[in-house]
Amino acid sequence: MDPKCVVIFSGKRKSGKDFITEKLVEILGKDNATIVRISAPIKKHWAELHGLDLSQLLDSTSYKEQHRLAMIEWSEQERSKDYGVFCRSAASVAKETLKPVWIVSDARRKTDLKWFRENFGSILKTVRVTADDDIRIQRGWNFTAGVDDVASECDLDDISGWDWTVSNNGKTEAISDFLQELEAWIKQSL
Ligand SMILES: Nc1ncnc2c1ncn2[C@@H]1O[C@H](COP(=O)(O)OP(=O)(O)OP(=O)(O)O)[C@@H](O)[C@H]1O
Repeated sequence: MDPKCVVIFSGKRKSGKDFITEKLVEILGKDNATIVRISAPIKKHWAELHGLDLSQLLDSTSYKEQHRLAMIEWSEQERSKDYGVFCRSAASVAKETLKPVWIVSDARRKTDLKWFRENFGSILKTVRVTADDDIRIQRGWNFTAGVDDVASECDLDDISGWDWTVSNNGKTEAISDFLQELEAWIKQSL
């Protein structure tokens, strides 16, 4: 089933994308909304290729960090052949869920935005999550060369015109205003 609305999130590591998108699903209800992860097909393929535990690659453990660099390099090669390869794959899994609201939690590339705009542009909103570096450090981030200074982390830094930009430094009030606005937009599109 095609979605009725799609909200695509981006933000640096430990800015709080998972935290906010999971909150949003809680608010909307699991029957209505699904989280779409563009990185899921990358991790699935990587796990199969190397005999790794997929569930550990999907969550926020240090295991994921151990494999992040190699996955970035491999996915880069695949994306250069077909920029929509992972978006298309993630969207086809989302279609199977039959949920009307898709919350894409991990846009990292201009081509991710391009693919979702081309396919769902009339029902799409975009969100950039930001957090100060000291807050990200408190949440477990440490600068890693080859990860934090490459396109997968920086490609969307110079994009403006997000429908919402959310400062997620732990001030729950700022997030709750944003969540209410987004919830209102989602409900009117259902
Ligand atoms: N507003 C918040 N209040 C409390 N805790 C938060 C908030 N935002 C994020 N966190 C916590 O900070 C940590 C990192 O957040 P999260 O995993 O959502 O970041 P992320 O942007 O998805 O990171 P990554 O790109 O590395 O997956 C988590 O433990 C999360 O629970």
